[in-house]
Amino acid sequence: MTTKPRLYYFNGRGRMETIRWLLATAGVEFEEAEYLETREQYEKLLQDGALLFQQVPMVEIDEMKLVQTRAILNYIAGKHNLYGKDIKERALIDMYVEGTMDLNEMIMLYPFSSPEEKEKNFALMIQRATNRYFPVYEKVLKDHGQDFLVGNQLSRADVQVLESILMIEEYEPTVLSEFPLLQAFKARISNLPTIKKFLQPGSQRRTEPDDRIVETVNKVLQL
Ligand SMILES: N[C@@H](CCC(=O)N[C@@H](CS)C(=O)NCC(=O)O)C(=O)O
Repeated sequence: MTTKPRLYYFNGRGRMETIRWLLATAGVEFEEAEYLETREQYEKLLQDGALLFQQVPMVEIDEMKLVQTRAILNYIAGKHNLYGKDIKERALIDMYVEGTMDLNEMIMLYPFSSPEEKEKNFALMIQRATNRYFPVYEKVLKDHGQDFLVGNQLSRADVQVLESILMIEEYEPTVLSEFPLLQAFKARISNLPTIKKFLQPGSQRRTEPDDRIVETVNKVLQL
């Protein structure tokens, strides 16, 4: 009997959200084993030896306790045919998703900025999205004229670029105005059945970060 993947993280996006995206895209049902709200919960996981590097995200899947976000994503993408058909496609996918991971790191850390740094970090995040990352994905789509970023079939690259676009748009709704192919890409990928479902209200997609989640993370991790 296969059991559902069980996720251990905060009740927020952070490093777990892309994992949720890939599972949802693959149509895999998963459960949030627990949301970390207290230091005690985190220490219990540490004492149980569940966190190899004393960090979350952690995902119980296929009788393994996986940590390290990239390792978890690689496993899910490989298992569910979201990782290209050969090593060359995989190399392209890796390059494109590493771009999204760099951008997501800025998006994830932005709510944790000090009041003095907030404005600067906001401007840098939008600037990097529009000047560094989105032009690359726009050009890829333009150059090969296909619907998906790699190999003319859905891969984690499409999913992760869509995730980044949607997160940046929450901060700056006009961010795609100079990127017509990415606008069409966003509409197309958002409309794939499993993704469409994940984007519905009430799904397992987590909401925009707020002061509450920042406070919880700081408390649990004693930052
Ligand atoms: N390289 C790790 C980094 C994980 C990480 O920094 N997790 C944070 C929460 S988002 C954490 O558990 N921090 C506690 C610590 O590092 O002691 C990954 O990608 O999973």
